[in-house]
Amino acid sequence: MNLSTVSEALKIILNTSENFGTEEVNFLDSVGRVLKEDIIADRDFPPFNRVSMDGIAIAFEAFSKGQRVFKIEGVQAAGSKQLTLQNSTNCVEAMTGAMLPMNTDVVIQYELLTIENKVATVNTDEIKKNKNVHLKGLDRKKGDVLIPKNTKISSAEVGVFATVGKTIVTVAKQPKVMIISTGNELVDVSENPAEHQIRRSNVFTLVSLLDKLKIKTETAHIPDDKNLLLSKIERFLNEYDVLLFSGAVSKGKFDYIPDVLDKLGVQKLFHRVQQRPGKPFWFGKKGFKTVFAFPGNPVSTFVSCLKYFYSWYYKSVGLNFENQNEAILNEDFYFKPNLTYFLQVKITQINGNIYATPVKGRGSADLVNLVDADAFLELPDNRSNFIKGEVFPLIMYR
Ligand SMILES: Nc1nc2c(c(=O)[nH]1)N[C@H]1C(S)=C(S)[C@@H](COP(=O)(O)OP(=O)(O)OC[C@H]3O[C@@H](n4cnc5c(N)ncnc54)[C@H](O)[C@@H]3O)O[C@H]1N2
Ligand code: MOO
Ligand SMILES: [Mg+2]
Repeated sequence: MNLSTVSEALKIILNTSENFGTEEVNFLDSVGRVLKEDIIADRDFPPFNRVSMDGIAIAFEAFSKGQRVFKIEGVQAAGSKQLTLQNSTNCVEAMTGAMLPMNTDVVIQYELLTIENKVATVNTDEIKKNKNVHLKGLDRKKGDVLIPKNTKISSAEVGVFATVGKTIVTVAKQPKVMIISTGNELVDVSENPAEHQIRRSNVFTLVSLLDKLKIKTETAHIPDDKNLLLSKIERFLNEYDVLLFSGAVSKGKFDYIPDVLDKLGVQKLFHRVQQRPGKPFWFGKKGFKTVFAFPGNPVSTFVSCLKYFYSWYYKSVGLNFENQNEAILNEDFYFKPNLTYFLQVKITQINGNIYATPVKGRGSADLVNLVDADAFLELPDNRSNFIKGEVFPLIMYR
């Protein structure tokens, strides 16, 4: 049998990534999307010498000559225009966030002062020039790139968009994705299954996995009927960039998907991967259209989407995903077949290390077991004994 290894399969998939272009979105709708423009500082950060403690602003020279008593000339509030210290032996009260008054170069906080009758007495000798002043341009200079393009946007980036007045940002456009389940045993979630039926669950797992990437999806269900499959999938191939299938790719009498896709002119790039779960995985292309046909067992669909679709998507939108997570195996583990094994694990973090403890399940149909685990540890093929303390790639889903 012609099996691709996990790394061969991944390489083929990454080679077929697509560019879906860019679009503009409101900055508040941008979290989770991939930025496609550099965000530039429109002014220095901070934009003026910013007072960073509430107190008095003085000329350091007066202090250095031994002066400790300062007459208060006025109050510099945050949001007020810059005041000027008129007499270099006086002071101006100055608040956090205010402009440092002209002719002053240090702020002494209220905790170190006694103030009486508009006169401040400094109760310390430990003052240095520029203390409590956040100097103009110290953080970033006007024109600096604050956020480079191809960054995944989080709340941290939203704050920076706001501070530079970027209310509309350019992000990577998302692919149009259709998620399709097949199988006569499957009924809708709202239905009561008969004894021989189950509710379709994989499509919704996939919907939510893509939702985490901020990809909106549509779903469809097609019974095990070749003609129906042919006509519906033909339409989906025309309308969508990506089709994600779950089921009907193995050896069964009703596993029609590979044959139907072939008849519709989708070129098979591989079928079957040297892995568990997910061995019957089928992948192909028709022009710019990309087809992932995941095996129907729920854990197979789940891990294959994380490992392969996510990687393909990251590459397509220009995200760097090479800084992959790793974890330390927390128990000896034995797995005989010569297959990459995606081991379900529970994660604990101790002193900055990530430990992965195997969670025993009943194989790839045991979807409830996914709830007990947090991640998959990717154990390589070609060996069977995995020793406590060894480090392996980790695919997190929490
Ligand atoms: N003779 C062989 N039989 C099987 C092999 C094999 O190599 N030789 N591989 C096994 C492996 S591994 C897997 S994984 C499954 C893959 O099956 P298919 O991709 O053909 O999927 P189905 O037959 O349609 O379904 C399998 C299983 O999954 C359930 N399923 C399917 N879709 C959904 C859904 N949307 N929600 C919930 N559950 C779903 C389905 O009811 C079946 O129980 O094949 C093995 N057999
Ligand atoms: O991929 Mo199958 O899920 O190994 O059981
Ligand atoms: Mg089957």
